[in-house]
Amino acid sequence: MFAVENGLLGDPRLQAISDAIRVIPHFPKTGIMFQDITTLLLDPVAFKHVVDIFVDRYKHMNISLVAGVEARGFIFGPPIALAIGAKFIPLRKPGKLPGRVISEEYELEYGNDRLEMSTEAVKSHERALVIDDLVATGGTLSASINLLERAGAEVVECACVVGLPKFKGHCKLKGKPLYVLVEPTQLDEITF
Ligand SMILES: O=P(O)(O)OC[C@H]1O[C@H](OP(=O)(O)OP(=O)(O)O)[C@H](O)[C@@H]1O
Ligand SMILES: Nc1ncnc2[nH]cnc12
Repeated sequence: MFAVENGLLGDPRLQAISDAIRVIPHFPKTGIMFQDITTLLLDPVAFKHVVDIFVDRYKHMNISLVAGVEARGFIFGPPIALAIGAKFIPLRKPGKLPGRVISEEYELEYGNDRLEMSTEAVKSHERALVIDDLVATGGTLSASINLLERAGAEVVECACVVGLPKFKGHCKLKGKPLYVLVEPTQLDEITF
């Protein structure tokens, strides 16, 4: 794990979080170093560190809406939303949400996809936080910001457990702040 500029330099919780994330080479495609957060979920201490750090950061920021990106943002978003007293809104892959939805297409490290959001979920001028497990190219977060802004929300920040700095995802976020807990070591970022 590299030091990330997140105000937590020297915090031992970051090492515990980093140690709990498994790296799988060549998944789901050759050349991808897959950051597997399912092993973090097996470690309740490290999992709780993640939730605690985000809750401490966001509890006094007057956030009324936490949006989580399918699928792995559904794991971290709800406990954070509950703890800070905000509603949780799922941003879903195409065709999963009933009722009126808006959608945004985006590019990924390994393909294209689309995200959808219920229009009735958001009130105008709500202060929103976007949560996902990982940011790579920033395509997913960028689509999430667009959905929320189209519905009238103000996106305060995007937060992810893992950042892959080589993809420069923060550049796609329309100037919105990106808060990341850990970044992989150089060894973990070697592609084959
Ligand atoms: O910054 P980006 O390049 O947009 O990539 C990040 C996204 O990729 C992964 O999800 P994926 O699309 O693989 O979907 P999944 O969670 O359903 O597996 C990850 O959970 C993020 O949502
Ligand atoms: N390297 C990676 N590991 C896990 N999830 C990802 N999503 C995009 N790139 C990823």
